[in-house]
Amino acid sequence: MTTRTSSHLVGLIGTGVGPSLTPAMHMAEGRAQGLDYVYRPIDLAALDIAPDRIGEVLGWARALGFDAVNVTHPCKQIVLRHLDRIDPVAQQLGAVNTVLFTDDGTVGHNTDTTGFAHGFTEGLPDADLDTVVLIGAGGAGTAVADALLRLGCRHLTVVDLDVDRASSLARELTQRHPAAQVDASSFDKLSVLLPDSDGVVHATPTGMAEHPGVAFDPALLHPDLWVADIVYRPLDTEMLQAAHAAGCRTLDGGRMAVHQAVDAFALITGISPDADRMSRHFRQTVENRAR
Ligand SMILES: NC(=O)c1ccc[n+]([C@@H]2O[C@H](COP(=O)([O-])OP(=O)(O)OC[C@H]3O[C@@H](n4cnc5c(N)ncnc54)[C@H](O)[C@@H]3O)[C@@H](O)[C@H]2O)c1
Ligand SMILES: O=C(O)[C@]1(O)C[C@@H](O)[C@@H](O)[C@H](O)C1
Repeated sequence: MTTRTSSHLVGLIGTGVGPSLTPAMHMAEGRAQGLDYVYRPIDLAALDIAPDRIGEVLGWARALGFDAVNVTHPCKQIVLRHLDRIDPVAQQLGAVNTVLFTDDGTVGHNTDTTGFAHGFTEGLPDADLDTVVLIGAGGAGTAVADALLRLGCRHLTVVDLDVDRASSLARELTQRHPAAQVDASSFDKLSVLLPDSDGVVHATPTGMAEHPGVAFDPALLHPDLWVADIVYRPLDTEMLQAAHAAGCRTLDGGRMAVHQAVDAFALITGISPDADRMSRHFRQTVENRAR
């Protein structure tokens, strides 16, 4: 990879992005790399700009000298139609969270899905992926599902309170990954599914500080199951505590949060960042904010 410029102006566009930990994580790594790196949240709600004006916002960002932006809720899908080129992984997923402003136009990538994959292989190396249950079929769950299937998951079952949503994601995943078996199921089937699964990934908001609890009965956890959470505020969710107590190998949501930033930083600067340093920065910030 080659560095595109030595100074970088980056933004995070979405609603409610003020408290995001991603800008500080990028800037700390930029400083550590000796770069002149500025990353600012651009909160569409605070600016009273409707999310469907994302195309205009991208045009303004480019004209104002931004080199790249992360794009987040609720613009990850609608941004696609405003881009000149889209990386094949993001195109397949139908969602973009990183836009580079290049001399050849705007280019979209998805580092949520690559970030989950990198965090997963780093945090749960050699985890068996034959039979996996995904709980939560929203935007983040979709990025996780594609990552698991790219990593070689052979049988994925998607569970969501909204059964139609789970079924429609399972259908889309089957089209995108025809070699795998993907189906949808309901919460009441978890007592049958989890005893025979290799792993479970939780991707609903349950367990966040503002939505405490565990999305399913933790008595279903068993030591042969690896357990991944993508919730990262807090990092040690009630589900992960129950998984530790049950003897499971676990992966916390910080891995995905850090690696989406690691992958975006690499795309933006052309420099491979120090993932461990970014992880330490992220975890320290999460701890400080919890105090
Ligand atoms: N680690 C990371 O980098 C990262 C990135 C994005 C999101 N997240 C986490 O993932 C969570 C989900 O984000 P999203 O963007 O997919 O949200 P979303 O609103 O798009 O989807 C959430 C899904 O969970 C389902 N759901 C809600 N409560 C449920 C419950 N109790 N049981 C089962 N299903 C339930 C909803 O029906 C919905 O389909 C966030 O709240 C956040 O904690 C983490
Ligand atoms: O940390 C955040 O606030 C993010 O918005 C989380 C997720 O949506 C990522 O795709 C963004 O790059 C950053």
